[in-house]
Amino acid sequence: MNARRNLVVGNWKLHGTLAGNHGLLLQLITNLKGLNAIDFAVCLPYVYLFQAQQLLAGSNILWGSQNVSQYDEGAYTSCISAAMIAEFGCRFVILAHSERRMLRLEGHEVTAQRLLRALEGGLTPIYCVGEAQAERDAGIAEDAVKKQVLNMLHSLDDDAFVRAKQCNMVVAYEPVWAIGTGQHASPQQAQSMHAYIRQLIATRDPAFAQRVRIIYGGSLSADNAYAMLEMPDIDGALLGRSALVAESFTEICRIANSLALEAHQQST
Ligand SMILES: O=C[C@H](O)COP(=O)(O)O
Repeated sequence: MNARRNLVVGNWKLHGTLAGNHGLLLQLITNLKGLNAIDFAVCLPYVYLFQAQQLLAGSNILWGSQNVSQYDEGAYTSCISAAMIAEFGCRFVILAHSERRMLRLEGHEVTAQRLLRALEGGLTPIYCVGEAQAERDAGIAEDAVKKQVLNMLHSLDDDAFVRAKQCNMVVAYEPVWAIGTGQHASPQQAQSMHAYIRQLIATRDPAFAQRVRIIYGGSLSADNAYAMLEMPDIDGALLGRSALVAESFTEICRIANSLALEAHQQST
């Protein structure tokens, strides 16, 4: 653990019903009350953002969307703009998730435009990077991640970079082979990649690199959360399946919160 304020985010992906969300969110509000050493958020399908706003406003749980359009307005059927998302009180937006990249729905250029729109709209991007299994097997995991991080950094001009720093943009390391497979990266593998991503960000801004939150996603569960989150460069988690069960999400948040309290005590 480290001095950065850790962040646990649930990415609900294509899950939810009005009734089910209601129960889950109320349970999370109760369970997470009083855990104040870290930040928590849920990123829901667009159609549930209003419900999240109604239920979560006033709680210590933030919320966000799972994507945003590269367009502000116009004849773009089905697109949702940053301004629309912001109207529902969202803090976060997940960008560049591998499930979007793999389905070939978004390449680098589109993602770069979405990143700019999110920042202009006052949202905090959670920008995902991560290598595929074949890239890890070929020993080029770092190269693959480097390309994605540098693409992200290059897509930010100076004004956008200032916005990214002001809103505390988040980076998520999600090895593609670990997502939804039950096979998480080892704490050492993840730590090493997080430290590497931090180094890459330092090439643009060493001070921001020290404070940017780099969170881990990929089969993180209550069973492996302690080992992952105690690593010095892992600043929280992006959860898929574990975010859909109140007990799992709560347990991971409790682990992160107590690690943060321990780190705070050690530093004082
Ligand atoms: O955005 C979340 C990740 O894709 C992780 O999903 P998972 O926890 O189900 O492996």
